[in-house]
Amino acid sequence: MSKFIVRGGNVLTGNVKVSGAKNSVLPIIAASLLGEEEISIIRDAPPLDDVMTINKVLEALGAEVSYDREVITVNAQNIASCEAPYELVRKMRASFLVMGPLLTRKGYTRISLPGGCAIGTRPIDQHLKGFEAMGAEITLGQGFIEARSNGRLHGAKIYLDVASVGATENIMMAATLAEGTTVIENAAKEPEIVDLANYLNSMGAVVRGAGTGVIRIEGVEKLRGTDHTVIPDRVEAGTFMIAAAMTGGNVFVEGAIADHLGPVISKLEEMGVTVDAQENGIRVIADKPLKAVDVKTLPYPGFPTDMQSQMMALLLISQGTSVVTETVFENRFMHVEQFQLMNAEIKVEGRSAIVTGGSKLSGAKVCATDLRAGAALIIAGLVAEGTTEVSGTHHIDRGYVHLAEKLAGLGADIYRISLNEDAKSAAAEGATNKKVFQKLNIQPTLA
Ligand SMILES: CC(=O)N[C@H]1[C@@H](OP(=O)(O)OP(=O)(O)OC[C@H]2O[C@@H](n3ccc(=O)[nH]c3=O)[C@H](O)[C@@H]2O)O[C@H](CO)[C@@H](O)[C@@H]1O
Ligand SMILES: C=C(OP(=O)(O)O)C(=O)O
Repeated sequence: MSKFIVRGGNVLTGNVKVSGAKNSVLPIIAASLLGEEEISIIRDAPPLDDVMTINKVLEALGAEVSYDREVITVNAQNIASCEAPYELVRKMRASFLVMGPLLTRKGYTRISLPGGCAIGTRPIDQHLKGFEAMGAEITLGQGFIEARSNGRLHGAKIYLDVASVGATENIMMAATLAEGTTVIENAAKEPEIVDLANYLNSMGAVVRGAGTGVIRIEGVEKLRGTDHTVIPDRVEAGTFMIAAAMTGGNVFVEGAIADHLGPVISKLEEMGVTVDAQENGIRVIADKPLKAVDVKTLPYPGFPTDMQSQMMALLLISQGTSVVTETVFENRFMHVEQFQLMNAEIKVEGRSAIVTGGSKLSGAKVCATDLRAGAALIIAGLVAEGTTEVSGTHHIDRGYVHLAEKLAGLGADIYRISLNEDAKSAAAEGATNKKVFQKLNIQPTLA
């Protein structure tokens, strides 16, 4: 058990480096299962809990996986099992992405229904619809999904009812070894889809049109391992940009790609933040009062749902009223209650949240209800009066590398504590966490 302790009031300045993208590296690691020959080397793989989890899934399937200084090596020449263990899949939704590669390479797979952040029901019907169109037989029962094909999958034309990122990735991977051509219509266009397509092509696949609404995949007989560097994490980059804006700071977000962050940059500019896109990163300068803006989440290239809660934190201190509309996930306002504990004025009406700006945020004990909500609460804590304690850190560890250290490097007053049993009972007696550590003479553990 651990917590982030944030004391508000410091202005962020300096340089922060973005890590590799979680949402790219996870499908890419899954895709490495397609490499029947040679090993795969995946660079800039962030040391996140989700990455460790999917690595364990691959090991359980019989692949040899090593992780050293942000480089993952996968030898998937021998796949001994086609069943992803329940304990791992329930921890992380992206584990379900091994289904496409296993089905197309081995003709069979059995996977439990995926878990992950509780931001909506998150069905997988579009993944399954795609596999079925390619000739797979799907059986559901007792929390498991079985997919089998009689011989190779075959190419098909698949129209996705929603432009699902995961379904596009899973079907794209399955199609690489199918017989003939697969066309995915209403495909997701996220930069992570393009990164996966580039990885697959470098393994010997033939994928065209990734990044547009129509992706065409010509099936090939075999794929081999390759050497690939993952793109920078646009959500992590956007989180630092908002943190900088929140504190009236001046921060260079090294590695951030402006092309991937169009709507976030536009909204920041509308609010009065100066955003300077440079060749190797983005500088954010906030030296004026912030104006309220309305935000609506949409699939890429719309405003990302993964940036909604961080943006809401920023709107809390803007001047005026904003409407934040979440159209991607039906239950992604859980952070609102936590913000309210910090004195925020927000009212949820259906899929919109009406945010009254100008709140004087005050520090509070809050809980990360999902990954991005955790980051948003920390950002709010950066300007709140007094101390904010953010628990539920396991969510944050799924997607942010050394968040406390990176923010502290920019001047934030933030650290992370691990509470052992003694500390917990002392905390219950009313001591602050900091005092507990002084009393026990333990150094707080940074993220
Ligand atoms: C590991 C990863 O890359 N995660 C990202 C991915 O999640 P993920 O791939 O799970 O998100 P999807 O794009 O699939 O989901 C978008 C919407 O489509 C719906 N849907 C999805 C699949 C399906 O078969 N049927 C269906 O109805 C979902 O319930 C949701 O409402 O994209 C999301 C949307 O940008 C991001 O928030 C996540 O960070
Ligand atoms: C919702 C997210 O991730 P996942 O799809 O892995 O739950 C996220 O990254 O914000």
